Amino acid sequence: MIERIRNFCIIAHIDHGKSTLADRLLQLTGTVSDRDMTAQILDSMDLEREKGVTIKASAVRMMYNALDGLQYELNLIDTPGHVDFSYEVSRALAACEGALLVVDATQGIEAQTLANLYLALDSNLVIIPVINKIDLPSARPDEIAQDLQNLLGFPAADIPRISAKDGTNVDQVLEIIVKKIPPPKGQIETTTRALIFDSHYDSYKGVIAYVRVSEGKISGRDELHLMAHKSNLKPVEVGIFVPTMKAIDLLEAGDVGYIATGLKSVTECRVGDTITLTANPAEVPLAGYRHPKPMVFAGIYPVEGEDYPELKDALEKLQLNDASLIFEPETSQALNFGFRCGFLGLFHMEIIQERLEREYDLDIIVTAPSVEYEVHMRDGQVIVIDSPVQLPDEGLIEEIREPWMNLEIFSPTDYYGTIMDLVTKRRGVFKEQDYPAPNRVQLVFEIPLSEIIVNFFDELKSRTRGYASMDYHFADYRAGSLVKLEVLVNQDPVDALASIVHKDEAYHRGQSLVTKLKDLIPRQQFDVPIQASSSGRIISRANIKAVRKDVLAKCYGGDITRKNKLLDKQKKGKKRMKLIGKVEIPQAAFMAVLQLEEE
Ligand SMILES: Nc1nc2c(ncn2[C@@H]2O[C@H](COP(=O)(O)OP(=O)(O)OP(=O)(O)O)[C@@H](O)[C@H]2O)c(=O)[nH]1
Repeated sequence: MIERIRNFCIIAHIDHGKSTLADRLLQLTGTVSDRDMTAQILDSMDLEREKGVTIKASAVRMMYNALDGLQYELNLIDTPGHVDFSYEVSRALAACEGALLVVDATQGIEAQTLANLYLALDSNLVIIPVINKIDLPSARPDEIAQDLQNLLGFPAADIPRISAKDGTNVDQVLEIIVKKIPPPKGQIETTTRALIFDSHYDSYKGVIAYVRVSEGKISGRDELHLMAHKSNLKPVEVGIFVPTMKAIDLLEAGDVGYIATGLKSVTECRVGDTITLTANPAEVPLAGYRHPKPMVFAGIYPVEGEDYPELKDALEKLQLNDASLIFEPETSQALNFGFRCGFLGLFHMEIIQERLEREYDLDIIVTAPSVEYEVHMRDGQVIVIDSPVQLPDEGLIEEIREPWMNLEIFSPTDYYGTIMDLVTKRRGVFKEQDYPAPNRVQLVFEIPLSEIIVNFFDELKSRTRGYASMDYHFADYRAGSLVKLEVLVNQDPVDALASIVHKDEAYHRGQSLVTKLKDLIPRQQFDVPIQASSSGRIISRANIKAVRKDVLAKCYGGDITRKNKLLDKQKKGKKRMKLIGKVEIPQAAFMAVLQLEEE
């Protein structure tokens, strides 16, 4: 019965306790037994390891017996926690009528509390603030309730104060969900439209699309049509998450469930697409479909060349579940064979890098990240590049445009000065400020994306002792005085070290690269000049003096085995050398340069 359905999600700043609260709700409603709580988590991890894919349960149906004596169906929809996934968050929100806004009682309102709140308000959701972690001695629930009242106009006294960890007052939250969140609207006897708000890949049933049926109904026997992708599919089954997948006959308007599509890749069945029936298709899709667009690009190379097939395999597996990760083969003279990868943003890039290292146990080297540039040529052509190597000759270029972002930083007021300094040093432009809570300031800037993709977040955290948080969104492309900075070793340009930088920074960056390389490249049999060049001018140079190295000189005696051993060792070392022109450079040198902090 549609009147007793409640579709809701939990939104929060990272670490404020979203997952812990979800676990408690599952437990309180008896969806997962106390004993299964831990067992279930272990199971899915084992599965994950076996199949190399992530098993997500990002929509769960719970049956709740409310104090009014009636039983309600509560559908909890999970939202991704990182700012780079705000489009995915907005789709998950579009599948709900209400949202629990969880705020950590020791931390208070943070950048992503606000960012997610604004997204939820955009989707016209009923917001239920919840203050979590009241069991901690440093909790300040009254203060934070007051902040939330100021922000939302919600009476502070009515905000539940809970501990998701030990379960205190979580029952109040269930009652508020039933009372405050409206049931879904939507006709059953009409043409069918269902929103895909998430998906995952299952090796038996293909891509599992998580759907919210807005109108009409879907059975496992219907042929379905994906409106944005313009393709048809015959589902393997339809069902609900309880929390594991359970096949049912029919999903109806208001329901949240899944469609096992049999498709081989999430790219064929994208978040935000609308599903309708092939036999009786809807005319207009549900609002808001957007193709995720990568914003940050970097080369990923295996440290050991022989790991290339494993790296390829790992990227393919990650892509099964992540339609926004793109990659294609790339070669670099310094790093050999690897992949050019595109990410939604800096956090997405970090997540992928971490997963490759942790889950797939790969040693990788990631080249300096780049953004996408629009290059307007003198002949009127516009080309889009995401790597400095692709930049055409300067004489042919009219102007280069780069992506700018709206950046919001949320912090205790004490750090106002140091944040201003950090942002303006990176070409950021101050726009406005607000004080949504006492002693907390929200600063709004515009800043080139290229300035925040390397070390910006870490620097912000260290300058504010971890207290500041940030959120950013694409604003537009703007022309900038951008130049290509190249590094030449013995007159040969080294592709992996090239970058596109602002004119004013070229000198400083060039000099620091040359200095680092001078220390890292071993002496050769001849003098090796190292130069940084920009706009056809050498802006920095250093020389590595020649040396005549005789490895056998140390072996004064005639011990032939010792001599052979040394020669062997030298041969092995050479394997890891890269030849740039005539110069042999240990790969480790490149890695060191790429991994060194900027500044
Ligand atoms: N003391 C205490 N700790 C809590 C409570 N709720 C959550 N935590 C802890 O806070 C940390 C973050 O909790 P999660 O539930 O993983 O937070 P999350 O918001 O889901 O985090 P992300 O998944 O990173 O977005 C964990 O170490 C939890 O054990 C609580 O009520 N009291």
